[in-house]
Amino acid sequence: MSPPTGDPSAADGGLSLRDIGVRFGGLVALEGVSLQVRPGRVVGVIGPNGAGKTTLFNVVCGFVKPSTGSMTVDGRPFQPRPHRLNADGIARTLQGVGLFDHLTVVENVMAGATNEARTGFFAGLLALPGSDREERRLREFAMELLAELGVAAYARAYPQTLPYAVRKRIAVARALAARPRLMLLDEPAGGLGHDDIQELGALIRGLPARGGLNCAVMLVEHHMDLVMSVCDEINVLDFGRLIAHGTPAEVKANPKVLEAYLGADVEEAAA
Ligand SMILES: Nc1ncnc2c1ncn2[C@@H]1O[C@H](COP(=O)(O)OP(=O)(O)OP(=O)(O)O)[C@@H](O)[C@H]1O
Repeated sequence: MSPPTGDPSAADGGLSLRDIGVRFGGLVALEGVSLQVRPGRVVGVIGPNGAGKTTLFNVVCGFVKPSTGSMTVDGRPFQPRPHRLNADGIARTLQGVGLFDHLTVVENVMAGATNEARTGFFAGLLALPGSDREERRLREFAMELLAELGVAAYARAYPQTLPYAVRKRIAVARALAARPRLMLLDEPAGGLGHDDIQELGALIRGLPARGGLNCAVMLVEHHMDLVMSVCDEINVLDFGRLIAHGTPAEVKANPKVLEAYLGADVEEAAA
């Protein structure tokens, strides 16, 4: 990432959120949330049900506009627009899978490439002259990503025909096609079994180092074992507020975190 300018909270670059607040009518979904996702780090966001994790993710993606606060990327003011995230060097995977069913696996990954590369791809779809070489290059790049994620064998298949865990990997490949400097993962372990979650963990751990991009990774996730094993640091939300931040060991030992989770368990048990 490029050197920071001006904003001291963004001294190490990456994504910086300051004092983010979101209201839905009278309901305070987030209040005063500040956190950083630095290059080369995997940063978790956890919290009991309704804590505000998805809302925070949606703020960073531009799906929800915060009522207070500001964001920077590499120290520069950042106002996310969902359709421009890739161009801003940001890629995301959403809850579920979200692949295009009418495109093959490799075409799905090609569609995740940046605007520049995609121009060639869509020109290719329209059979415009001079686009063949660029489309070949993009296809090779997509195949490399599929191979890296161990799913190259499915390149010509259509997503609906494939197991859920495979589709999840394809969704990650598509996100990586944008060559992101910031990767946002929303509950990537959802719907996966134990072995697939272990493999996903290794994959997430490797994201910052791959391709020399020094990518920053923000992971919103329910699955505690995964979060604890892959994150360099963790932010804990409860009722829309940040109640703890630290290494996995620090967060695990924090009484406020235990109380937030135990309180939730007790309420669930009572219900
Ligand atoms: N579009 C919306 N309109 C009104 N209230 C909303 C909306 N989206 C979220 N909320 C409320 O905001 C609060 C935070 O919700 P959010 O989905 O961000 O929590 P979460 O931590 O992701 O929860 P979960 O773990 O259950 O997915 C909840 O009380 C939720 O009911």
